[in-house]
Amino acid sequence: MTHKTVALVAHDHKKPELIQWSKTNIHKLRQYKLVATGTTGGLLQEALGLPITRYRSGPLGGDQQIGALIAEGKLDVLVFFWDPLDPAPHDPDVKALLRLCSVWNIPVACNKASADLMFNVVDIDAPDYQRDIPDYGK
Ligand SMILES: O=C(CO)COP(=O)(O)O
Repeated sequence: MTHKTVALVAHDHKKPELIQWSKTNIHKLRQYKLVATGTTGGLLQEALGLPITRYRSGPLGGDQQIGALIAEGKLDVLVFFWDPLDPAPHDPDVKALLRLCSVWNIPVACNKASADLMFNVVDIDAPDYQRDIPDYGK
């Protein structure tokens, strides 16, 4: 177990894909502290049997809570299978979360191919892996 924290989030139609991907990558995921939005986290806990810190459901503020982790420097990776075909009532929160990933240079995977690359090509625990943390001077 490292000190690195990975957030896992999926919209409803994408949850089966995230669960399948997480099962396939459980040997990697078990190395990290895992956090998730409410419903995603519950399903993943059941599917993986790993401890997961669960925040509120997305529409009730879960995306914002994960965004707060980013702003506090407490998140290293976001895997967020958002649904491009189904409008969400909390779309502004989704956009805000993705925006903070760009603000703070957080690796974010929005689909399986990106998640595969992120977890199978780069080892975020390797000594030579370094994520630049932007210095905004405040
Ligand atoms: O809506 C979400 C992300 O925007 C995810 O929330 P749930 O995991 O509670 O479904």
